[in-house]
Amino acid sequence: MSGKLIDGKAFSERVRARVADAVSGMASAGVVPGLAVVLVGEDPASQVYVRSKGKRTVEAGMRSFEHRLPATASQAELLAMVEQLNADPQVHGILVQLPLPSQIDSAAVIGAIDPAKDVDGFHPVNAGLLATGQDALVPCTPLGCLLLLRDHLGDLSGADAVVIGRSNIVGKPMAQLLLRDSCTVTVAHSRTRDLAATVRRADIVIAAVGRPEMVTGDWVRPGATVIDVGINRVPNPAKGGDSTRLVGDCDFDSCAAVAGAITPVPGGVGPMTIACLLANTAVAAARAHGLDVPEDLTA
Ligand SMILES: NC(=O)C1=CN([C@@H]2O[C@H](COP(=O)(O)OP(=O)(O)OC[C@H]3O[C@@H](n4cnc5c(N)ncnc54)[C@H](OP(=O)(O)O)[C@@H]3O)[C@@H](O)[C@H]2O)C=CC1
Ligand SMILES: Nc1nc(=O)c2c([nH]1)NC[C@@H]1CN(c3ccc(C(=O)N[C@@H](CCC(=O)O)C(=O)O)cc3)C=[N+]21
Repeated sequence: MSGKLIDGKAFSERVRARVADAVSGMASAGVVPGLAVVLVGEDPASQVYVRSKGKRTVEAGMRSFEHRLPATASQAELLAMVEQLNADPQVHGILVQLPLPSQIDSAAVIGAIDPAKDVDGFHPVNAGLLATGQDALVPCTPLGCLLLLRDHLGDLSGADAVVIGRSNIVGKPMAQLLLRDSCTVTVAHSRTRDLAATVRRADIVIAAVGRPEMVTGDWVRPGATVIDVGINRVPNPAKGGDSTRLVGDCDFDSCAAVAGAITPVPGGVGPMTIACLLANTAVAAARAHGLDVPEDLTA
């Protein structure tokens, strides 16, 4: 591999250490940040993910609350739970795990979360604040990508950035953050006419597509920085049976051969997402109690 590996796991440990520091500083004011995670249904991948969030939350000195509803839960039941968490003074951050079962309107649920507790940064108020350059709770995955980019490249201003994907949770907020850091931003999606040629212009490529190993090395401009957001579980015939492995949206080997630097999957953006979730929870708790918000926890 010619490209340098961007170690998201190592960087996320540093972010979590900063969060733990901030949390211990808040203890003297009698504040213990609390994060509530709501899981509807029994998707095994989501369960693993929710458990690891809970563990990291406690490690950082915060309170973790887990709430489970059956896959058959109604929208009214979930909204009632959100209302209860909005009103709970021990809860500073609320995360409702997505995707939700089809009988539930996710926009209605996200819109019911108190924006001050919306540590996912998905509420329209937080999206609007980000888009207008104001203080906001910023979505964790794009924030994690931004921190990795700044750590690797320093000042991003003037860089040509191509974001592949335009979801509300990754692509769009990622584009906003890159724009705020003065990149020239292109947002590509399934209707983009010549995706390979578009990506080839980029100094920075963010792949958030959900298609295993779609971006190949021949799409990447030599020396570009590649951030692979994709988390795709695919069969692993090498191991046989029903075994699976995780791959990103980039074909790692061919991209790494051309890129200046690249994030691996696993061990890249995923761990940063969790670290940023903890950072957002500490920030939300500090704001809720009128404490100084540690500067090293916001972007
Ligand atoms: N590491 C982490 O912490 C996280 C990882 N993820 C992962 O990131 C990936 C993206 O997630 P998310 O944004 O939620 O996904 P969505 O499915 O919501 O969005 C995917 C986007 O990719 C675009 N797209 C799909 N196919 C193509 C194609 N062939 N060519 C170009 N664009 C295409 C879609 O375009 P269109 O809008 O036109 O349909 C859409 O904008 C997934 O692998 C997910 O698992 C997600 C969240 C956190
Ligand atoms: N409301 C909400 N907010 C989210 O932020 C959210 C969500 N719903 N739904 C699902 C996606 C996905 N997501 C991941 C976060 C971390 C890893 C992660 O830590 N991955 C490890 C590997 C984990 C493994 O081995 O399975 C890694 O990449 O190294 C993965 C995926 C957050 N999401």
